[in-house]
Amino acid sequence: MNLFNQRLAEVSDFYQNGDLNLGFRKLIDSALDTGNTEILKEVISYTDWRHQNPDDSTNDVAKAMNLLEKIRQVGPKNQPNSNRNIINAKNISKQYAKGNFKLGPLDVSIQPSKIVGLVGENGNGKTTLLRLLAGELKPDSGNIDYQFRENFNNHYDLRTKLVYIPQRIEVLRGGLLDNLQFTLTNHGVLGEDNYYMALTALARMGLWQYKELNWARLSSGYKMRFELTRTLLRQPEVLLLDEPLANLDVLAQQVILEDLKSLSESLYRPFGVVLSSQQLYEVEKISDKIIYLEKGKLVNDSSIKIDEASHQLILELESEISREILQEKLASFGLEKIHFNGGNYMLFFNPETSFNEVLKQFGESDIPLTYIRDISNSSRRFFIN
Ligand SMILES: Nc1ncnc2c1ncn2[C@@H]1O[C@H](COP(=O)(O)OP(=O)(O)OP(=O)(O)O)[C@@H](O)[C@H]1O
Repeated sequence: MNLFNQRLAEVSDFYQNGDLNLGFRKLIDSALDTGNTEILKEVISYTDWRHQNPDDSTNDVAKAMNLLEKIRQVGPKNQPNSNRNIINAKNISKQYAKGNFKLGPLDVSIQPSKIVGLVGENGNGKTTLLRLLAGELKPDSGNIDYQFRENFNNHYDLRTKLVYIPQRIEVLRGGLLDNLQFTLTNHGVLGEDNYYMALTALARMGLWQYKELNWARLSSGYKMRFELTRTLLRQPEVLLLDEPLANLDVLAQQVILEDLKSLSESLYRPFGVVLSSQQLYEVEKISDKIIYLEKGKLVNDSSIKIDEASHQLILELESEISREILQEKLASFGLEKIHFNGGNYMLFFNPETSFNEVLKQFGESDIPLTYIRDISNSSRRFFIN
């Protein structure tokens, strides 16, 4: 089964299993992969119906299945080659005129459909790196090569293909739908395509009910969501996001990350993402690669690959039990070191110990646990204090 049909089958499963809202978002992603305005019109009328009939799940599923079949018949618009570096930065470094801070030298590469998480404590160079990749700052040394689908001719082109959303977003006037239509017009999307594209974007990003609302009345979390929506209409090849999760509640963080993952994997217009965040676990879950910066350098020479096995078992846990008892109960399980930061313990074991063995011992010794996590492969292990 090809990827397009595989995704349609997933959407169908979500609907059949009652995950209607997730199914709805993924259905729109598949509709967008067709690049077909007639399909978008159907999406709009289905969205409208859904909002007027929020409790009619039986007909919701039936309508979705009907639309899925039409999407399947139209098929994906094209499947571009995803095996290239859109950005390839080699040996780049940057120092500001004032102060001692120096970023790099370091290498970074970004591919379509891939997410790079940029983590590190405040002031360690995340924003500087994003601004270098965005072409806002010039590196003191090294090279940044861009390889877009089409060649770019000037700085404006570059800024269209490479969108940088800073921590403080631009203030907009007017309503949401009007703003999106304006963005699309600026990018040459006119007539009914413009209208249906703008509406589909609002439906996809969960902003349908606010389409006539004035931007100023959105909450700060929704403003970030809307900024992302507006950005996506510019059909970027790379999105560079500085702390996009900062004003969002936990649930909204998960939704936006899941959206980024799914949208970046578009068959028609895949894009790469670099996002900086303090939300380690959430970001690691969706990232293909993590860059951990400390004092402007990559830690442990590492672009940490998420799937790379670490040699040592490291656990983070919260328990009311004392360090001494933990030590005693786990001594025979290769416990090498305990670190306590006032809230959580971090336990470092030798490479032979498995998580399941330790969990079993916790159970058998009746050790009270409110939280435990295996962080052997997480950059959390570098944030010791
Ligand atoms: N224009 C500037 N001139 C001088 N120093 C700067 C300038 N911009 C940033 N810095 C310094 O460079 C260092 C790295 O800053 P940067 O904003 O890249 O870090 P960050 O990891 O994004 O931090 P945060 O999460 O707090 O934004 C800091 O010490 C900061 O004070």
